[in-house]
Amino acid sequence: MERIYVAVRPRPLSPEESETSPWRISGNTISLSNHSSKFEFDRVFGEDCKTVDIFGSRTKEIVASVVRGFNGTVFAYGQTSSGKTYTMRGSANEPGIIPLSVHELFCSIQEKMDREFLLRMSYMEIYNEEINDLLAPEHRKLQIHESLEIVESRDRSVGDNSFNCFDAVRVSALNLVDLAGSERAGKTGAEGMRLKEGSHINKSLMALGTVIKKLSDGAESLGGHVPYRDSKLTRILQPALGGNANTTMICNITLSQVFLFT
Ligand SMILES: Nc1ncnc2c1ncn2[C@@H]1O[C@H](COP(=O)(O)OP(=O)(O)OP(=O)(O)O)[C@@H](O)[C@H]1O
Repeated sequence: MERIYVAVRPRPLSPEESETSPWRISGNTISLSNHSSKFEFDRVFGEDCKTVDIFGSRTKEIVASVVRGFNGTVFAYGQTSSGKTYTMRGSANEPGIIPLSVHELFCSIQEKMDREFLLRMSYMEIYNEEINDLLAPEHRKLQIHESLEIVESRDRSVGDNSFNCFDAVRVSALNLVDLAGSERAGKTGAEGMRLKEGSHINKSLMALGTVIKKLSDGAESLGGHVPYRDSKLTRILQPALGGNANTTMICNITLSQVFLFT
């Protein structure tokens, strides 16, 4: 499995938007119909695709690898109204990546009768570089503490050095992330709180982009510096981006003429 995988999901267009759209999809490539630009991704879905297809194309594997002890992260990235929440949260009719992943996680765990699992879940937002707990709204401005998890085989605690009966305990994390609309960062001419919000979103997305670029260039394995500390987002996600972790970026896009910026 490739460590970083980028899939594109275009939001369905209205018939009028479809008629004027300058973009064409062919295989895993999106290009302008005048051939001036062409972009290739690991996977480009059609606008009539279902979230379960997107889940099956890579996220399902990531969930399986998390159960085996490897960290994984799935992001939805894209401008406002491009379908990030539709993709990640979904609806009763079409469940999103988050409920599909949780369901898959529990199914995988149920199949592994020979192992014990402890699941912990948190649900948080990063707003203006402050971390707020969405399950306990009174817990605002959470601090990040870096800790070394020390885990031991249960065999050792009973004085038996054999690792045959029980595997060592493994700790892994699955992050499912709905990123803020990326365009708010730039074009809005916003003031006050909106300007502050926009600049923080910009900072986080820039930091995430730099970290992912460095990782995909192999900086970490070559001993180079990966600037995880540049934003709260990258600090929190550090264990699930670097090392042996697997990452999928689902880019939600709108192929409408009005969103063509040159
Ligand atoms: N693939 C899709 N099929 C049908 N409707 C969709 C699809 N993607 C998005 N929509 C609809 O488009 C609208 C905007 O989608 P959504 O709220 O998910 O965007 P968003 O990227 O999360 O926006 P924001 O950044 O503002 O939170 C919603 O009404 C949603 O139901």
